[in-house]
Amino acid sequence: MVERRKPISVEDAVAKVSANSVIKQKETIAIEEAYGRFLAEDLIASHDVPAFDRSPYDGFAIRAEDTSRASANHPVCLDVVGAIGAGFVFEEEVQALQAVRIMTGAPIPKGCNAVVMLELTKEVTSENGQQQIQIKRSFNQGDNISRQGEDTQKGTILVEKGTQINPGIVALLATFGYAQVEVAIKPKVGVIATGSELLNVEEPLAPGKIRNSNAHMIMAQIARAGGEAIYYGKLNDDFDECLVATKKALTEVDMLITTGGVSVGDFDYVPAILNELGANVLFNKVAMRPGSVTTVANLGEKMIYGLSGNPSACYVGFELFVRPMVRKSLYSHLPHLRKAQATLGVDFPKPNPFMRLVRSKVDFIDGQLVASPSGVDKSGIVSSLGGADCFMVLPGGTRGYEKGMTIDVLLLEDTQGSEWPWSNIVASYK
Ligand SMILES: Nc1nc2c(c(=O)[nH]1)N[C@H]1C(S)=C(S)[C@@H](COP(=O)(O)OP(=O)(O)OC[C@H]3O[C@@H](n4cnc5c(N)ncnc54)[C@H](O)[C@@H]3O)O[C@H]1N2
Ligand code: MOO
Ligand SMILES: [Mg+2]
Repeated sequence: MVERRKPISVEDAVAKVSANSVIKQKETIAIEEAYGRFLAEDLIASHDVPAFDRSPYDGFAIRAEDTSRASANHPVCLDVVGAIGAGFVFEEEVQALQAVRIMTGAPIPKGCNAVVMLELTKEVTSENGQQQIQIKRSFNQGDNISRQGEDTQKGTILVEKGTQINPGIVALLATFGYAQVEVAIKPKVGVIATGSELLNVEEPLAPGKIRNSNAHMIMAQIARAGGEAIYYGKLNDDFDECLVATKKALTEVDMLITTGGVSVGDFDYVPAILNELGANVLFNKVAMRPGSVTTVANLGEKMIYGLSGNPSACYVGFELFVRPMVRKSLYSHLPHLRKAQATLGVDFPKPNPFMRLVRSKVDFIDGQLVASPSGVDKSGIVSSLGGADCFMVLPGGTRGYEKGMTIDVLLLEDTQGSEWPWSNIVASYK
């Protein structure tokens, strides 16, 4: 008698997975290695920026009060008593009717309180050989000065821990002197592909055989999520072989993914292996297409994911159930895929009682996000994955969907993430 499995909703399945804790650990790395990693500490401004009042222009630092009567007909004449470029300090205090030639980024000399751009001055030499400038309008105190702290004040939390480090965050790390950065250690995620039909990538096709694409796909998904993939190879559909490899992997990784062998077929050994290991199965059927056979268990602190062998089902299972746990161990508060509303770009007539996660591509058309399938929507299909940058989320129902309907999409290439995208999924309306 074939086992009858009871499907649970996608929302409940993700919730059951998310209720598990993950191990979070940090390490210190050089700033040069920081891009793409996840901050393990808040990034705090260690000083004001700018750290001193500075000139935003090439010009002359002046005392605004000296220009109060300046006009086109009666320009004011100031003595130029020095010149500084960025990186240098004018040490003396500037006196009445004096100016200092100053370049962008240089600190405002003591006594000065405004800057006049070079273009608004006329340089002259007085009869006694003194360099002077003429100014034809008045200036106010503070004109053209970048104030200390106007960018950021000391102590401000600039980036929260758990954020993926982008080039702008690298700039902040450098600005505040973080030559070393505290980042989350990448969780080690083991990958085992099961299937006697599987060939290595470099092997030629043979009758009944296919190349193992899932393992490579998942390793790339692990890297995209921020984890470290550890590959344990492809195994035959053999209970003992798979059990030994699974036990070994579990001593070495933080979480383990298997692909294939998770359904009810004669050679689908993953359920029996989970049983033999004494793992606690959270669910073995999800009301979704593809990936309905996705099985998730925990054993002590470790998650074990039995993802489907069908490539599209495997891909979706990873993004829904593995990615959030990888992100959680990277200190993320937003571990799930980010949700957005889009317009359905084509008719999608196939009804299904289960929620569909359709591999799709988003586009901007007339200022609107429009999503269309990136290929054929079957779980054994691999070709639709290459063009996919989102999943359309089509709730289960008896009717199909029409072009122009408003739908939810989950974005695959977004770096921000989402807290909990599963409430209030739009029941697609027009
Ligand atoms: N009687 C039933 N049969 C099936 C059911 C069911 O409920 N009752 N569910 C179907 C669904 S839905 C799916 S999804 C698949 C899941 O199968 P498994 O997870 O057990 O995977 P396999 O049987 O090992 O393989 C399925 C398919 O995928 C190919 N495959 C496997 N590994 C890889 C890999 N590493 N790279 C690329 N392709 C892979 C494999 O050759 C098969 O074609 O079960 C349905 N059946
Ligand atoms: O789990 Mo299967 O992928 O629903 O087709
Ligand atoms: Mg099977």
